[in-house]
Amino acid sequence: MSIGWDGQPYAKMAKDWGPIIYFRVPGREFVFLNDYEDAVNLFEKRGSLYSYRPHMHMAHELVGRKITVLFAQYGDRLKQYRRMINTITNPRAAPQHWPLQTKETHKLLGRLLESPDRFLNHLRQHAVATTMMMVYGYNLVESHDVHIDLADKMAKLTNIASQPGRWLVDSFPWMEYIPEWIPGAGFKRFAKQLHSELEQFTDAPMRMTKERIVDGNAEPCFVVTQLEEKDPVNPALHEEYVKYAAAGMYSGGTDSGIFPEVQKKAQAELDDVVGTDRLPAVEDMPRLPYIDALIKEIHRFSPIINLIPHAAPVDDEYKGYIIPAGAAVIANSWAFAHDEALYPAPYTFDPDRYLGVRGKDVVDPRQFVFGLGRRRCAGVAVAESFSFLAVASVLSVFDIKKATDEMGREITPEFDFDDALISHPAPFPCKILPRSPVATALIQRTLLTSSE
Ligand code: HEM
Repeated sequence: MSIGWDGQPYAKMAKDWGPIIYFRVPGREFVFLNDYEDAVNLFEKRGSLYSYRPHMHMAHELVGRKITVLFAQYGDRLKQYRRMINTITNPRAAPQHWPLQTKETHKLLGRLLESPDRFLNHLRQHAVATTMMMVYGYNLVESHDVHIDLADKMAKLTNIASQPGRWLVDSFPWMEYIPEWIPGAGFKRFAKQLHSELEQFTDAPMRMTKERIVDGNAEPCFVVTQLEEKDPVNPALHEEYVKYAAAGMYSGGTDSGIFPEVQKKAQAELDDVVGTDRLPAVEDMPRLPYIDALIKEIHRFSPIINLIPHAAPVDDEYKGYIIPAGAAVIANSWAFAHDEALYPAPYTFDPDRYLGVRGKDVVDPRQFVFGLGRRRCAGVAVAESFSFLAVASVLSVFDIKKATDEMGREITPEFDFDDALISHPAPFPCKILPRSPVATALIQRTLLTSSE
């Protein structure tokens, strides 16, 4: 049995069976939490317990992922990774990335103007370019840069290695010791291949930055600052820690609608607050409550990361149940995001639900779409300014419209996201048109000034 990454089926089951669902496959146990309050009670209130990852023999041991940030068990190594990452992502340090994020957003607008049909590629390139610069000081200029593929490949391989129920060796770890030539041991050769490809992914950008440091032409970035650290906590392992902390951000940061009424309201607010002779800046954020509500609703409507498992090292009693030690305990953010009790009419895209009197007690979906407790996303502050700039800037100068078919009829896209650890929208047609000649001129002028 293979367990999918999409939270929706478990949310449906919870309607019949109750909010806490337990599954067992030989050697592995899963507990799905479909109620936000249960997730807060376990992951936050009992955070010291639920900050581990369930042991996945294939991913952790055979593919060697146990020393990566995402898969590491809670302990000194993980704390050191998170401390390092925090030096550039904590809310006080995050503004240092605003100029980079702004510049990259302007480049995105230029690309959308030039080739609007390739918008999914442009969005992907935008995320990878911004993260590569922040972490490795690497300037990604081409749309076919090898690092874009590398990030995609990394995400795919990680999905394969960690998919629950896919690998018998996860249920029967002794299978690790069966010789490779025995029929049925193909998983061992496959694991070796995944191991070496994933290591390559982790090594390549780090090596590049180190070479630049030697050549004296490295750009300021996370890796350079960390390698210059005079007094590291653990000198023997310092470089290895930097390498994996950097790769953690690389994979975290690179993976991250068409509602005409919503667009109009957002554009009216932007025109009113920012005007039409400049592009939005991060400093405008507090004065743009509708854009903030729109971003919350985007996160809620289709959370991109649904089911990252936590685990506790000992049995735990909760609401009369025993949650077994080592079981994969999963906070189903899709279920919270579509819970009628938290968000009435959950299938309606409605940013106004967060505003005014109606929005007074509504849970901000960002409280759970970035995870809960001590393993909560390490890049929240960086992700927030990044998303704000992208949404506000694109809407200030472009209209996004439904594509039309050969008969001129509008095509309504299906909301189709792939079933992966981190979901991406499936390709869908749409038209991205400059809002006016003034908007086109504004993009071109901004690009000229920023390249001077
Ligand atoms: C919209 C953008 C993003 C979303 C929705 C998101 C969401 C998440 C989620 C749900 C987790 C798992 C939390 C858990 O285990 O409970 C996570 C982990 C993580 N994220 Fe993000 N993330 C985003 C952007 C970023 C960025 C920009 C960075 C880096 C600069 C980043 C770095 C990380 C790292 C390092 C982890 C692993 C933390 C750990 O296992 O201790 N993320 N993220």
